[in-house]
Amino acid sequence: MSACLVVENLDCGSVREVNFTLAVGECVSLAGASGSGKTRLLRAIADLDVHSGTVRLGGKDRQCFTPAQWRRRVTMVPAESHWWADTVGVHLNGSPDVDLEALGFGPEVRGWAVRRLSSGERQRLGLARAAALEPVVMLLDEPTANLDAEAIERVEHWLAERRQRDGTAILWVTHNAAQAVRVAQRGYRITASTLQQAFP
Ligand SMILES: Nc1ncnc2c1ncn2[C@@H]1O[C@H](COP(=O)(O)OP(=O)(O)OP(=O)(O)O)[C@@H](O)[C@H]1O
Repeated sequence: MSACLVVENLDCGSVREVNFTLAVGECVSLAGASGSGKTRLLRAIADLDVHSGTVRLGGKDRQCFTPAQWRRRVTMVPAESHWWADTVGVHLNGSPDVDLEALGFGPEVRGWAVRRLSSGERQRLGLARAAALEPVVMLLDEPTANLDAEAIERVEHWLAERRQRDGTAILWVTHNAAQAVRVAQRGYRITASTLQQAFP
């Protein structure tokens, strides 16, 4: 598999010397104790927080992109997403390609008011909104934390399809070791402020 995202010698917060690559269509999991720096690492890769080191996409340094171009390609889905417009459909970029049904929604969801969304609906629609940007890399911060078992299965399947069909690469933060092994080909853990490979 060809390298898609390359992270070299990245320092952010207390986490030091982060080095890893993500291949096209690959899913890598990220674990670590609460407060170990997982969210900050995702934010650094998405260029949302101050950091040092190098991040490249498809062989091009991040400096070759404007911040907006970068975040469109390397898209972070935070644990709690923010919504700027009142209606769900406005956030979906007019994209007919986002398979909302596979996430458990009917077409009427596009007309729903954002304020009525439950936390689990918000979380699934946050993924749909990110996917509508057609990113090269998705940085997912505990994307199934608010979901029941059936919805978790739907989301895992939906994301696996994006990897296989579109070659989207995924960095997936999860506290659930069984989920990490289920969804990812490789797993990392932040231990003592360093990134260590957990599996295979
Ligand atoms: N902007 C900031 N400035 C200084 N410290 C911060 C900042 N944002 C987060 N931190 C601290 O950095 C540490 C790592 O935070 P982070 O949110 O990355 O943890 P996490 O591993 O994602 O935790 P959790 O599993 O609880 O979500 C925490 O101690 C947090 O308080």
